[in-house]
Formats: sequence, structure tokens, C-alpha cells
Amino acid sequence: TPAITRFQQYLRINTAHPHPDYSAAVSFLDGLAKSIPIPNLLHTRTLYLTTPQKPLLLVTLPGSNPSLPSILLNSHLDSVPAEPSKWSHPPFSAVRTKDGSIFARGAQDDKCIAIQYLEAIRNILHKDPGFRPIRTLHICYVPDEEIGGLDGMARFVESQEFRDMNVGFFLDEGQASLNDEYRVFYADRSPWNLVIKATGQPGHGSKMFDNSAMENLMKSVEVVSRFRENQFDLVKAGVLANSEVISANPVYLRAGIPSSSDGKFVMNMQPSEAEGGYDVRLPPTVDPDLLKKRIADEWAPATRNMSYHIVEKGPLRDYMGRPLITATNDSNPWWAVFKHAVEDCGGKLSKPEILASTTDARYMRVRGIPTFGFSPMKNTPILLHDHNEFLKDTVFLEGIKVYESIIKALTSFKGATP
Ligand code: MET
Ligand SMILES: [Zn+2]
Ligand SMILES: [Zn+2]
Repeated sequence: TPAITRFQQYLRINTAHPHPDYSAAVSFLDGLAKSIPIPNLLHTRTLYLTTPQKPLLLVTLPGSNPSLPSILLNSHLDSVPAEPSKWSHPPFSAVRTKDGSIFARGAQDDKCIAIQYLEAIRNILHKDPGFRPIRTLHICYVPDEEIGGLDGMARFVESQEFRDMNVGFFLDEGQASLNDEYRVFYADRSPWNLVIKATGQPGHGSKMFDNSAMENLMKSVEVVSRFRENQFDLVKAGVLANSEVISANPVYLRAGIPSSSDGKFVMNMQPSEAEGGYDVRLPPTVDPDLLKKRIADEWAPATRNMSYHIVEKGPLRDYMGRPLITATNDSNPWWAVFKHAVEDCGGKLSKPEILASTTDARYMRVRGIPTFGFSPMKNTPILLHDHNEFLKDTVFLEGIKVYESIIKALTSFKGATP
């Protein structure tokens, strides 16, 4: 089918870091939007918020009542890198196997929704050429989500173009579901990049002494590991979900004196410095100050010649000081609209969850804009950032139907805006 072909074409554009081809992606999506046969209705704009290398594409279907807050659907243009030698099919080939699986980096995260949004609009207008949304519908295709969004969504929400859009509801990416129910996310965990550093007594590689940098770092690594284990035990015991505990995963360790440029180390020297990097994720409900105290007192105590540096990759509280959570009850009228839209097309939603990872949704929630994370992929293994990422054609096509229902419901919702 043409929708599958268009999905494959988009997947073949390599937008993986560190050299994402944003301009090819944007011109492809721009062309796709303009190919929807609705003359003079839909329009597109490309914004350059930082450099010409980082475009942001906006697709707009104007509503009949532009005074109502608009609906914004989001998909990031970029992907994480892939290691081709570890894939069963080349990661930018978008090969479709006999069983309908389409293999590509970005198939789940999140190029599927990029195309599904446009296919849904195409289908709605094909079935009802007179369709005109009440609220204005926008889609934004943003760069750099996978590297924190500072030159992407974080910049966009500061722009006059964004303010003029008067966004009332935001829909962002979610995650695949292993069963028959679609997953929906009302919050993300917030990422911290934590670097702990140890200094210590240097010396001959043969000597036994206290207070070496390596010894000091390794003690910390043990302490963090014990914390990690305790958090993980809560998950394994079923007390809390993965996304409801603090994760602290080591991502690099660095120490040693290089012998020259050959990447080997001098073996008979104990180094005076050593460091470790952690990907830390905090659920929206935890107190960040408590974790900071734990890091200062236990993970990197100055008494053991340790120091640390935290880079907070995004906010933890909104402009009112509240956790970045979108309500999934009657206090948020969009919840019922969204839920019924999924159910109306035969879909089922599982209990709303916190997302274990992090998306650009945080830049909307910090402004108090109701935001859900949703990618309609059911009965699908969760393969984001993994080797052999794929999505089945049938799942992709069913997702288009879901978005048809969601887009119609959201854009025609006249109710009170909180
Ligand atoms: C660190 S900002 C978020 C980047 C990416 N989506 C992640 O969850 O890791
Ligand atoms: Zn990702
Ligand atoms: Zn993503």
C-alpha cells in the first residue's frame, strides 16, 4: 500500500546522530503534506531556530474556530545511531520481510507516528472531502530530541511562532505495547547526567596504599550499585513500575594513564584521577534535593576525595512548582476525549503510565499544557534504541486508523479549556 511505501521512504532517510540529514527529512515530509489533495487548506512552514542545519517543520490544518486553543502533534526528526554490523538487515534499508516486519532505525522511535499523522489526515479528507476541523491542527517535526532538544523543542516553545499557535493540547510519542492494549503516558522521568570524579594518591603500580583515585571511585561505584539494586528490587517485586523508581545506570568509566596514542595504558602507574558517568532518571514525584543530598553524602563524599557534577537535562517542576504530570481524570477534559477516541475505533488503553525514558513532552508540561505520550503500537516488542528495531506493517496501518479517530475527536472538541 502507498502508506507503507511512504513509511519506508522516510525510514531510508538517515537522520541518526551524529550527522542527521534533517534537510532531506524535512523536504520529504513537506512534500508528503503538500501531496494531500486539499487545495488552499493545509500549509507548511519551515523554521530555522538555530542554524540552517536544524530545521523544524510545521504542518497546519486551520480550524473553523481559530479562537479555540489548537491541537499540536509532535514527532522528532532524529534517531539514535545504529551499528549496522549488528543488525540482520541494514538499519536504513527499511526492508519488509515476508511476515510484514519493516526493519529500520526509527521504525518505532519515532518515524512511524510522523507518517501516521499525515496518513490519518489524508484518509479523513479522502473519506470526507468537506471535513474541516473546528480547532486548528498542527504537526511539528522537530530536530535533536535524542540529544536533549535544546536546539529543537526547547527553542521552539520560546518562539513567537509557538506562542501564536495557542496550543491547548499536545500529543507526543509513546512506546510499544507487548499486549493488545495501547499504552499512554502522562509523565516522563527527568534525566540527570551525573559525573562522579575521584582524585587520590598516585604511585607505582606495584605499591599497596590507601586513598588511590581508583580505590575511591570503585567504592562509589559499589555504593551506587547497591542503590540501583534496591530500586530494581522494588521493580522485580512488583511494588513499583520501572518508570516509578530512580534509575542510575553507569554509562562510562574513565581512568588510567595512556601510554601513547595507541589506546593502551601504562600498566605500572596508579592514576591520580578517575571518573564515572551515570544516566540517572527521576520520576516526577521524587524530591530532587533528597537525591542530591545522597549523592553528596554517599556517592561522591568529599571526605573520600570525590566530587560530582550534575547536568539536569530538563525541568522537574512546572512554572507553578508542580511535578510535570498531566492529569488522567475528570479534572482534565482532554483525558476523556482522548480515551474515547481510542475506544471509538476499537482500541483499548492500558492504565496510564509514567514513561521510563524522556521526551520533548517535558517542554510542554512545564508550561502547563496537557500532554500525553502515545505511539499506537500493540503486540510489538519494545525495540527503541535497540538493534533490529522494526514495526509490522499491519500494526502501522492500524495506527493510522487510531489517529484518524483521535484527530477528529481532538479537533472537534468544543468543551471548556482548563
Ligand atoms: C536526555 S533527553 C532525552 C533523550 C532520549 N529521548 C532519552 O530518553 O534518552
Ligand atoms: Zn529515542
Ligand atoms: Zn523518541
